[in-house]
Formats: sequence, C-alpha cells, structure tokens
Amino acid sequence: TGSSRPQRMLKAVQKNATKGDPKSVISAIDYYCRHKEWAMNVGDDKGLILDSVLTEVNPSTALELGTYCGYSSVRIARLLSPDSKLITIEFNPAFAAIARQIIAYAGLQDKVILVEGASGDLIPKMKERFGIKSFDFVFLDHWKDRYVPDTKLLEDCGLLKKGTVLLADNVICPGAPEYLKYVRNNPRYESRYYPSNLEYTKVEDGLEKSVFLE
Ligand SMILES: Nc1ncnc2c1ncn2CCOCCNC(=O)c1cc(-c2ccc(F)cc2)cc(O)c1O
Ligand SMILES: [Mg+2]
Repeated sequence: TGSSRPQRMLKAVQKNATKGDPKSVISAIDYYCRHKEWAMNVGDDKGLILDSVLTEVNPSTALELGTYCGYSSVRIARLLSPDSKLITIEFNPAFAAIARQIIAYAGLQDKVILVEGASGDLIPKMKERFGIKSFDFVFLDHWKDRYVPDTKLLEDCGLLKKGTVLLADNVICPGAPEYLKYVRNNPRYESRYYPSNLEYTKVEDGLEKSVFLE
C-alpha cells in the first residue's frame, strides 16, 4: 500500500521546511499543494485573512474545528501570545497523527492541544476537560453541515462570550448555506463576508466572520 496525501505532505515539510520555523512549514505546505498535489488546507490566500482577523482578536483561548494536517493550526498558533492556547478537534485519527507531527515540526506543540473525536461529542466536554470558561476565537473548518449545530452547541454550552469571533472557512465552496443564513439573520451576531478563492485555485470561496454580541 502506498503513502497517503497527508503522509506525502508531512514528507514535503520534513524535506523543505526548517524545524522550529512555522513560516517555513506554512510555505512548504503551500508550495507542495499548489505545485504538486492539492489538499484542503485553508491555504495562503484565505490564510492572509485568517492572519489579519487573528491579529485583530489576539485570542487567549482559540478553538479550531477540523484540524486536517495542521496547516491552519500552525497559522493560528504562530500568532498566539505566550500563554495563549489553541484547542483543535480532528475526527480522523490518520489526519490527527500527521497534524501532531507537522505542529511539532513547527515547534508549536506547547501552544496546541489536539483532541481526536467528533466536535458534537467534544464541545460539551471543553469546560470540564480543559478548564475553558469561553473561547475568544473559533475557526470552523470541519464538515460544512456541522457548522450550524456546533455553533448552537457552543452557545448552549456557554462557550461564547460577548465579542467572541467565529471565522468560518468554505462558506461558498464547498459551501455552508444554512450557516450563512443562521449567522446573517441572527440578532446575536454581527457578520461580514471576506471574499477570496478556494485554496490553490481560482474558484471563488471566502470566509465569514461573525462576532457574538451577547
Ligand atoms: N472534529 C470533527 N468533527 C466532525 N467532523 C470532522 C471533524 N474533524 C474533521 N471532520 C470531518 C471533515 O473534515 C474536513 C472538512 N473540510 C472539508 O471537507 C473541506 C473540503 C474542501 C473541498 C473539497 C473538494 C472540493 F472539490 C472543493 C473543496 C475544501 C476545504 O477547505 C475544506 O475544509
Ligand atoms: Mg476548509
């Protein structure tokens, strides 16, 4: 049996990036996925929007739903202040195994807590397991039909506070139409769309930023 796409991505990082240098890890993945083999990382174009929103929010506790190979975990964790933490949830054990290695190669393992499992099961356990009162920032990048139920779950578990920023990937492609309806017609959120393109392609996609108001 041959290698998997995530395994080949890890090899490209180990070959082309500098250990402990998050920027070089990000560049190595972007180069590989643009020129060798497409993969569903948020990518460099949408990554710049993610960076700017993160710099604005400067979260103490951040949550990512859908780790995949850890590209956006590295993008997020590299911008966190010293005592801040990113909790990232990945459903697929094979993806999680690669992500741990990519996050460690970037030297960010002390800022990232990678948890394996389904978001619907783990979100209600965040307080008891990790002592989280609430999240300052949430990056939604997992199953697109989980964006609404998991946002509602975060609300119901008291994990959102006034000013919490939700940033959702792929609201155009593959698309999250129910999520857009939910946050745009909801008085509890202030939403804004950031147009961009699907990672490594010319296809339209974008990020939806929604601020929780109460
Ligand atoms: N903790 C959890 N709980 C539940 N479920 C979970 C989970 N963790 C993971 N999962 C499972 C889903 O993980 C991957 C989700 N991401 C995508 O599917 C995705 C797809 C494309 C894409 C593909 C093909 C095209 F042609 C065009 C676009 C682009 C993207 O940027 C994407 O993010
Ligand atoms: Mg995505």
